[in-house]
Amino acid sequence: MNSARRPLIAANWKMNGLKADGTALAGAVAARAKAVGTALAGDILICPPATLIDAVAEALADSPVALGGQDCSAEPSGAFTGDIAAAMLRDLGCSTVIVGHSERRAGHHETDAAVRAKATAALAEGLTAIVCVGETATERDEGRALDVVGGQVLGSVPDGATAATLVVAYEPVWAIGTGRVPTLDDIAAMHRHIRELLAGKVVGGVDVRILYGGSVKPSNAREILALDDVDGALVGGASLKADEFWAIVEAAPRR
Ligand SMILES: O=C(CO)COP(=O)(O)O
Repeated sequence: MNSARRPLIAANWKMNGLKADGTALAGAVAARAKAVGTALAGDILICPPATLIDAVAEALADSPVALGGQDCSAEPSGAFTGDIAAAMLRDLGCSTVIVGHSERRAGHHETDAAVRAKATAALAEGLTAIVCVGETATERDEGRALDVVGGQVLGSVPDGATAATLVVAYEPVWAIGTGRVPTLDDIAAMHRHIRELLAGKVVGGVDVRILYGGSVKPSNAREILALDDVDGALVGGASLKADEFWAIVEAAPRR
């Protein structure tokens, strides 16, 4: 296993949390990470809602836990009411931003081209982009999952990305928040497919970290994270409880 692919366990809090509970949750994760220190098997990232980034940054100070946004604009600045520029995230201490989450692709009509533009804007500001891809239940039932996700990867990943600046998250839409997960064989096959595509698309693509997301919890994390081409997890619901999130962090193998 290549050491460039150090496991990454990322929390996507989505639209959850007010100042008091958000800072308490971040503080609890930071305290555990500090206690383990350099013995941590992987990297840890928290992506709170934009309103909490500043407060969470304070709670994570002096800890090894990194901070990220959940979305950014493709534009650098200007008349885009309600949007947040990549530079603004960086200004608050973010190292990373999630782009193209299926909830934004579906709810905000984000196309592959729009996602690629956002990822490009993130890279231009020195942020790492976590580009999300994933098929719907219908697409999987019709036997099109590999093709659909492959198309999203090729359409959403900027050409200028590298293994240092890009992470891809495979999140089957039907597994998000449902308690359903693909079989280990299906996860392995999809991650292998994504890695092959990345190898042909970006510099050092074979070393890009590919996360699995969708109903990851303490009870299934260890077997998913043990798969060869799975380099970490993007965790929604279970990331809102410090104990559960930490159990997933501890399930990451040392590579
Ligand atoms: O969408 C997800 C992370 O981005 C996954 O959400 P759940 O872990 O709640 O299924």
